Amino acid sequence: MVNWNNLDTLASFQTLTNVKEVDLKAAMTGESGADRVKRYSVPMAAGMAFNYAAKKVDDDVLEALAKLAEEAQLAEKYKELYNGAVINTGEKRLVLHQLTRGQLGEKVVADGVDKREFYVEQQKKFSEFAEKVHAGEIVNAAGEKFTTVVQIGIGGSDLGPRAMYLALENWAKKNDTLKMEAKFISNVDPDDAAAVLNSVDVAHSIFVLVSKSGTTLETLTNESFVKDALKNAGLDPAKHMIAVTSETSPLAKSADYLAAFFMDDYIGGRFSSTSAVGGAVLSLAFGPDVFAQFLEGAAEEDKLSMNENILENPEMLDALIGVYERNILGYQATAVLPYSQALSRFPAHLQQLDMESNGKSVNRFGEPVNYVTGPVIFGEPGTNGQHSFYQLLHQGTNIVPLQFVGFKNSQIGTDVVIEDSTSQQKLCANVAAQIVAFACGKEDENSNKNFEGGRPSSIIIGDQLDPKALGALLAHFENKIMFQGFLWNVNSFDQEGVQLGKVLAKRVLAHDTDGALKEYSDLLNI
Ligand SMILES: O=P(O)(O)OC[C@H]1O[C@](O)(CO)[C@@H](O)[C@@H]1O
Repeated sequence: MVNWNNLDTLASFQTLTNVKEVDLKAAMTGESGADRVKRYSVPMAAGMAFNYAAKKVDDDVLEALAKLAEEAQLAEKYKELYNGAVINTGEKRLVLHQLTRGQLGEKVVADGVDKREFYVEQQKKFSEFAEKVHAGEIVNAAGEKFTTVVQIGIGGSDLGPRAMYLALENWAKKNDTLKMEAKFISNVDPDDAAAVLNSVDVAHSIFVLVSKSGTTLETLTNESFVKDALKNAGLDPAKHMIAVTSETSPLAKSADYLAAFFMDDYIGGRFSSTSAVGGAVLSLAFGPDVFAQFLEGAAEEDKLSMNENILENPEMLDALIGVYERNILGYQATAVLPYSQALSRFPAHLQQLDMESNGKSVNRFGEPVNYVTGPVIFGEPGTNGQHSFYQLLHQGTNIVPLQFVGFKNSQIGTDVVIEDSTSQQKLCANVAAQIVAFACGKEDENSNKNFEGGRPSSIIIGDQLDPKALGALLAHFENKIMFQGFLWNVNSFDQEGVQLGKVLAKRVLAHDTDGALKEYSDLLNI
């Protein structure tokens, strides 16, 4: 029996407020720092590790966090979720994205269907479809092979799949498994669709229309945009488009597509990268085997998330430290800083994943909470970010906890030695330097050049960003966010906050406006 209580009603949370704050600068200096780097590390799937040496924790804080995890019943709540409880209370839905990559607990039957079987069946369907496209069994009207796949979708139907594609594109080229180039159209800005269409050969392109609801204005508009372009090129859109949607959406009933693959209402858009939403495009681009390795990495990480011991559960630990930083140390934001160019869109995906999930002011029963919830998430790959916003991170008035990600090896392997080091070594040297610079700072008589230090970070370190590592990385953040939602007692799986803007935009387009809305409409010439 789990109890859903607000964070501030938990005795262990009150205890945590009284635990002495760690002097990070002192802790990370000299031998003590070296010892922490060795000790404060949790193994992850795919040979990666979550290292939290540079966080403001010590054994006392960790003990208090372990008690919080226990009292908040984090492991039990995760169990409830993967065994099919109605965790998404707002929409009265189960939350089943982990089932797309493995069976963690009991069989989940919903609407008379074994849900694991349903997801596996869809995987088989889009894998077979991708193989037929690659083999030239499914071809265009002229009997020629398709060479490009273009995904049309927005939010969760774009950000995750796009970030995952970009993360593996060069790895796939290097490993000779890039089957089709992928492009993405998301914005309703006509320049997005037009630019992508100008950059592809439409006659040899398959378009994957992705919308869970089948009602998203941007996506339906871009579908028409693409259909128009296909017709103008003398092509039959029905021979170039596939759909990924939920079985209950209006798109599911349409015969306008070459094929349709399904997810369901139990997978939130932002958690859908491992469902058909990511699966169709990634299998077309890289082949089903690569997608299977990606799922394997996620499944292994999901299993680690089951661990009741926070020191063996990287997601639970990361979540607890994040809540400690947010609710006790008072930090407002978190920066995601992958030292990997391949992860260039990963921070954008995490913005949606985290902020759409935990940007809530009421608990799962609709009652206002008396504490802060999800932080502002932003980020850029290093080292680029260092030459952009790190000034504020090092010397600004806000302390922003940092989430670094780094790999020992590059994906392509082409490198150059300049002044005795390779570019990969320079990249890794920079992330090591930044962690210590943020934690330890540097004293200077000139206050303008003084670094206070005491700025916390963690790092996930892997050998190389390959499909398995990527799956594990994705699952890490999905599960971290889930655990934080449990701690804050919010429903992380709905997103009512996106509705109002959509309603008002419809009114503007229908010229049903007054007051400020009318003035802005006039200013923008609508
Ligand atoms: O896949 P759909 O239903 O088109 O939704 C796209 C995105 O729009 C949102 O509903 C937000 O407006 C996201 O939660 C979702 O990922």
